[in-house]
Amino acid sequence: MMLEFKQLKKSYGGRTVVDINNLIIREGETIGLVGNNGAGKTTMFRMLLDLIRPDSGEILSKDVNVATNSDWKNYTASYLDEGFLIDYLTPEEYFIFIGSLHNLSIADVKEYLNQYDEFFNGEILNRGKYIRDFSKGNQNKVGIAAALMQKPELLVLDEPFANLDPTTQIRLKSHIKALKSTHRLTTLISSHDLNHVTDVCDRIILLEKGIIIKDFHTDENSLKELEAYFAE
Ligand SMILES: Nc1ncnc2c1ncn2[C@@H]1O[C@H](COP(=O)(O)OP(=O)(O)OP(=O)(O)O)[C@@H](O)[C@H]1O
Repeated sequence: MMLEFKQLKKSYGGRTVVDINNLIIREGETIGLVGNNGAGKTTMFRMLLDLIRPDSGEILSKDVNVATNSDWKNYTASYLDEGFLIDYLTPEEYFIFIGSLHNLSIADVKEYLNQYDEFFNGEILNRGKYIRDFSKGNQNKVGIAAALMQKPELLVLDEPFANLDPTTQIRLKSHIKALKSTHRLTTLISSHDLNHVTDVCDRIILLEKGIIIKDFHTDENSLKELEAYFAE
């Protein structure tokens, strides 16, 4: 299996924000993590990426604890927020820098970026602007394209649709679907957009106050069921 969350607990100020008894994610699954503000989605992702440590329990990535061994970094790509970018670089400089971490030459990076022409919609490359001066949506695009440069086996995206225009949301969904079928990419996406998440994900995990309330495979009724749940 790709991931296993075991007796994972995290509290802040005496309040439990993540409490996951046992969760298994298999290779090739596209998981949508949904839940109202403060449900614990980002905290869960931050523990998965070893940005924060759980109070107890562990997360195994390919059977190895992410907090004690960093092998997972070789096959895991993520974009949680602008903190993953380098503000004072242009997107080109940033892509070349990230490419160099994965042994890609400048030519390799340029070749890689060709496939993002449509996704970037002419707004990212050759603008002579620093990343800090881009809109949040365009910063998202830079972060997502950079994350995918390493041809990951596992992709973690925190609210990727939030600041994207509808055209780009649709392109991102097709891209994730394509990577799932060509590379068996495993993806975890948190989102407040029930429409997108039921469209792109084959499994939905619903968190409430850090606890998994529902965990199901998507079908034609999933969107209605989720909408009904959140309407209560
Ligand atoms: N560093 C921190 N210190 C104190 N409380 C924190 C910290 N990080 C998160 N929390 C709290 O933990 C809870 C879960 O937050 P988290 O960001 O994981 O939720 P989320 O599901 O991602 O929410 P959103 O949909 O609003 O992004 C919230 O109540 C939040 O205030």
